[in-house]
Amino acid sequence: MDARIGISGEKYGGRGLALRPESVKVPLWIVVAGLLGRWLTRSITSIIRRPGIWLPAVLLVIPIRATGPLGLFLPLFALGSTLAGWAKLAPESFRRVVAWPVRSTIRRTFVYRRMWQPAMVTCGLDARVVDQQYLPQLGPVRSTGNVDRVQVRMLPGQILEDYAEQAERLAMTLDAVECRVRTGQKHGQVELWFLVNDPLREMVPTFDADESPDLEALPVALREDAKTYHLRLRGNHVLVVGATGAGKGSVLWSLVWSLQGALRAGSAHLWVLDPKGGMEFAAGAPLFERYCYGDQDAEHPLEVRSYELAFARFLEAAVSVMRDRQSRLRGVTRLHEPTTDDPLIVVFVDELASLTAYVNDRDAKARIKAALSLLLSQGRAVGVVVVAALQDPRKDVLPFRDLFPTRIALRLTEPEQVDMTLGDGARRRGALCDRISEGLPGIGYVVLDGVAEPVRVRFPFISDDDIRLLAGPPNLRLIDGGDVA
Ligand SMILES: Nc1ncnc2c1ncn2[C@@H]1O[C@H](COP(=O)(O)OP(=O)(O)OP(=O)(O)O)[C@@H](O)[C@H]1O
Repeated sequence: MDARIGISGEKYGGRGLALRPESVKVPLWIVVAGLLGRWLTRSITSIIRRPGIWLPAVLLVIPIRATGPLGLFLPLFALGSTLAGWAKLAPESFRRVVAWPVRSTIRRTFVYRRMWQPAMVTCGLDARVVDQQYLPQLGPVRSTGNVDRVQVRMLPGQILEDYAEQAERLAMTLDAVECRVRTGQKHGQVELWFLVNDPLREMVPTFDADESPDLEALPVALREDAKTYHLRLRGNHVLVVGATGAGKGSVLWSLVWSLQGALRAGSAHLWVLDPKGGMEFAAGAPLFERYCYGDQDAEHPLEVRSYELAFARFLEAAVSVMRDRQSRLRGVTRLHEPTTDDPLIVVFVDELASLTAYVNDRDAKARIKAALSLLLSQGRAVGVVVVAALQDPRKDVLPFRDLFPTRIALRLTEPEQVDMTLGDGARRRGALCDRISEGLPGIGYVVLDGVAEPVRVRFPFISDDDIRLLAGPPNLRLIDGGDVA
């Protein structure tokens, strides 16, 4: 018999494909044994992966065989009650073991398998060799409530960018809100994330703040696949970019929120530079070790130079802590370990452009630039980290962009600003910051460690009441009659 061995992809109709020009002669019994072996392996893998589907099916078949269809009622009832009880008492494990695998199978069969050929053809992802049509091979589907993660084996000659360019069409054809294209688990594969329901449309509640938080994994936002996004603060600098009203404040405050245990314990100190006259951070002032908002010189109230110099002095003070630690830690450790005696210093800067582009005084500008460059290039290792927010990511406004290892891009006004913030190719890989609706502040894209494609997240909104609660009781003043004001 003349059988051709497939290497990748799927001929329309579901059989293996042959894209190799040469044929290999294989005896019939080897082909039959191979097919049987493949069927057996797939069945066993499926049983192991989806016990939630197979176990109940087996439990139902046994009584039918023993007593006929009437014997079904009792086990069905028992099964239904067990599943209902499980869902109520341990919803998390029920979702993982039963609901999501069932949903994955249903979605794979009735959505992706059914629509695969039209989707591939209309998006131009199929191939024609002579008069045969070949499709990328649809692999396993892993579905959660909001996202279907679809493994796809690409056709020879295809690359991830081919799929990324078609992401919008794929989402439209397969009836999803959005589609993101990610590197697959194996060579030659891509993973398509179809967002079916957007969990980020709802406001995100604040996360439980740990009394001794992990400074390398602070829970700060919800990812669109319903997982928590953890931000590394120790040994890092963070840049947050977003148009006005995009929710930069909520990113900065979410960070303060998850850091509160360390702030109370004294293992982290916040130094806050609020160049917009204290508009963003004043409510949290009791939490800060140092706070500078550019207050005016009492004798010369219109003199901008005085507060620009105050910004320079503030940053120089952080540089001096950094220098001091460098002398102490040289040859001892390569990464500072925060303690209450030697805390992590987190320098918050609310509008970075106020320090780089919009400063008038030449002397102040040069000093600010020198101090920022030093902090960003040498501060991480000795526990002086910078978290800065910015509205406009143009290169002339931010010469320091590449010194921030973590960058978060919220809503931006122009597509070009996405790559300026997150790095070249970020928008092509799915960070559509310019498409984020104005009605959804706090949504943005982050690049995770080791993952090439940006992930969409939403930060919780920390209200003024939350901030007051966080900062502790206000300074109460006794007035006549023993009341407080
Ligand atoms: N995470 C969020 N969830 C829901 N609503 C939010 C969120 N963040 C901000 N908002 C809403 O959007 C408004 C603007 O947010 P915010 O002041 O943080 O934006 P911003 O980017 O700092 O703007 P600006 O640069 O003008 O200061 C807030 O007053 C709040 O009503």
